[in-house]
Amino acid sequence: MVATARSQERLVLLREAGLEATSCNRCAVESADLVFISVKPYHFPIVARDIGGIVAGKPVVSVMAGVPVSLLQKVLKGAEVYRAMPNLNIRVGRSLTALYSPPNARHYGLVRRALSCFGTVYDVPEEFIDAWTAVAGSGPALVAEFLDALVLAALAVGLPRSIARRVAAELLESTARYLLENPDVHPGVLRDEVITPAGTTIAAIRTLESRGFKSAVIDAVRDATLRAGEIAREIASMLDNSLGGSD
Ligand SMILES: NC(=O)C1=CN([C@@H]2O[C@H](COP(=O)(O)OP(=O)(O)OC[C@H]3O[C@@H](n4cnc5c(N)ncnc54)[C@H](OP(=O)(O)O)[C@@H]3O)[C@@H](O)[C@H]2O)C=CC1
Ligand SMILES: O=C(O)[C@@H]1CCC=N1
Repeated sequence: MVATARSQERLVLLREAGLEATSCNRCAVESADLVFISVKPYHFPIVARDIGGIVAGKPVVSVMAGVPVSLLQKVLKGAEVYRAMPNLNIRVGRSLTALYSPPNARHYGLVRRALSCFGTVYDVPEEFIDAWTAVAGSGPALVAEFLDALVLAALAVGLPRSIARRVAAELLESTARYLLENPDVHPGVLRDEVITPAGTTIAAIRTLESRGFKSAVIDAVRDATLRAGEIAREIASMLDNSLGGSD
C-alpha cells in the first residue's frame, strides 16, 4: 500500500504507521490496482492534474465530501469512479461507509472488500451520498458535541469530573445498543418508558422542547447536506479555471 502527502511531516507519520509513502501522486498511481482520493475537496484540482491522465481502466474511489461522480469522471479520464463516504469511527474499526458504484462496476468486489476492512459498507445510490455525508460522515462531530454538552451538564449539577465523561460516553453507547438490539422500539417509546409523570425526566424534556432541540438537529443536518451541494459547485468552478474546462 502506498500513501501520498505533500508535507515531510505527514510523510514521516505515514512511514511510522508502516506505509510506503511518497509525495509523488503520479508514481503511486502508476503502480496501483486501486486508487483512493482522500484530499480535501479544494485540493482535488491539483491531484486531478497529477493523475487525471494515468487512471484509465483503474478503480478510483473518492471519499471527498460533495464532489459528484460526474465531475470526477470528467477529469479522471477513463477511470472506473466510485464514491465512498466513511466516518472517523474508522479508528475503532466501526466506520459506517456509504458506497456508490458505477453501473456494471468491474472492480466492485475489490472496492467493497477494501472498504469493509474499516467497518460496515452500505451500497447506496449517489443521490443519497450528500445526505449520508451530513448524517454519518459528519455524525461523529454531532455526537461529540452532544456528549460534550452532557459532560458540562453533569459538571453543572455536581458530578465529579473524574466520572462525568465516562458516564456520558457509556450512556450514549448503552442507549444506542438497546435501540440497535430492539429495532422495533421507536426512540419515542424508550423516552416515554423513562418518563415518570411529574418526575425528573419530563422536566428535562420540557426544556429541550422549549429550546427547539430536535428542530436544531434537523436544521443542522439539512445545512450540512446543502453545504455538500455548494462544495460541488465550488469544485466545478475551480476545475473549470485550473483545467480550462476540460471535457
Ligand atoms: N475527516 C472526516 O471525518 C472525513 C473526511 N472525509 C473526506 O476525506 C477527505 C480528507 O479529509 P481529512 O482526512 O479530514 O483531511 P486531512 O487534511 O486530515 O488529510 C488530507 C490529506 O491529503 C494530503 N494532501 C493534500 N494535498 C495533497 C496533494 N496534492 N497530494 C497528495 N496528498 C495531498 C494531506 O497531506 P499534507 O498533510 O502533507 O498536506 C493530508 O494528508 C476530505 O475530502 C473529506 O471530505 C470523508 C469522511 C469523513
Ligand atoms: O466536514 C467535512 O466536510 C467532512 C466530510 C464528512 C466529515 N468531514
